[in-house]
Amino acid sequence: MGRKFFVGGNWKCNGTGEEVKKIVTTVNEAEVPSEDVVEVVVSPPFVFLSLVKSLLRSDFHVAAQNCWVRKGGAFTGEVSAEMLVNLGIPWVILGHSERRSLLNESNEFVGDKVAYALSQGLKVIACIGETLEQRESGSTMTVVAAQTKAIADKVLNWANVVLAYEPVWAIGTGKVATPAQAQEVHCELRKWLHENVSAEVAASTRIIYGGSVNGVNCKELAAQPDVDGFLVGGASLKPEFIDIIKSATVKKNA
Ligand SMILES: O=C[C@H](O)COP(=O)(O)O
Repeated sequence: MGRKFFVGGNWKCNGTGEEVKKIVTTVNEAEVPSEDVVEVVVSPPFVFLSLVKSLLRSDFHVAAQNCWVRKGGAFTGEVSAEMLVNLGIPWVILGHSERRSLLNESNEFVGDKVAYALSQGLKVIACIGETLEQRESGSTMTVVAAQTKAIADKVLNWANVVLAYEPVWAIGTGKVATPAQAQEVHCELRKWLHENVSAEVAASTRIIYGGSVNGVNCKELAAQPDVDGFLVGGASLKPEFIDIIKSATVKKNA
C-alpha cells in the first residue's frame, strides 16, 4: 500500500503576526508537487492558528502543537481537542520531545493524549525519539518501542496517526541523523508495528523523520525506503521549507 509523503512544518514558539504572514506568503507562492504526491501541514503557535488557517493555500493544512489530554474544563492555560475541532484545525502534534523533557510528559500521558485527540476526530503527528545518552548506551530501540507501545496500548485505529521519529540529539542542533541511522530506526519501528499491532498498520502508517532536516540533506533522507516524510523545525520558518516539500519527488521517482 502506498504511503503518501508527508511534510510537517513545526514553527514551535516562534513568530509575530507579521512574520507568520510572511511565511504563509512564501509557502502560498511556491510551486510544489500536487496533493497526490505530498501532504503538507504547518503548525503555528495556538494564537496564530486561525490567522494561518484563513490565509493558507487550500492544498496545505494546519496543525496545532499540542492539546489537552481529555475533555476541556477547569484546566487553566490548556487548549482542548474539541476547541481545535471547533476551529476547523485537522491536525495536532503530540508528544514532542520538548514537551516530554521540559514539561515532563510521560509515555502514558502522551498515549492518553493521542487516543483522546483521535476520538475527537483530530489527526495526530505522534512524536517519539531517544536522547543522545540513550543512543550511546545502545537503548534507542527500547526507548522508541516503549514510547510507541504507550500509544499502541490506547489506540485501536492508526489510520489518522503519523509517527514522527525525532532523535532528541538531532533536534535544533544541526546534527542530522545519517540516512542510514534514520532508515535503521524507521525500519525497526515498522517491524515493531508489524509484530505488535498488525501487518496492515505497519505497511500503511507513515513514519516521518525530524531533526535538523534542511533543504540539502532532505533528498538523501527522503530516498530511504522507510522514511515517509519529515517533521521540520527551524527550516520550516525559511524558504528552504519548499525544497523539503519538493523532496517528495525523490520518493515518487524511486
Ligand atoms: O518538530 C520538529 C523537530 O523538533 C525538529 O526541529 P529542527 O528541524 O529545528 O531540528
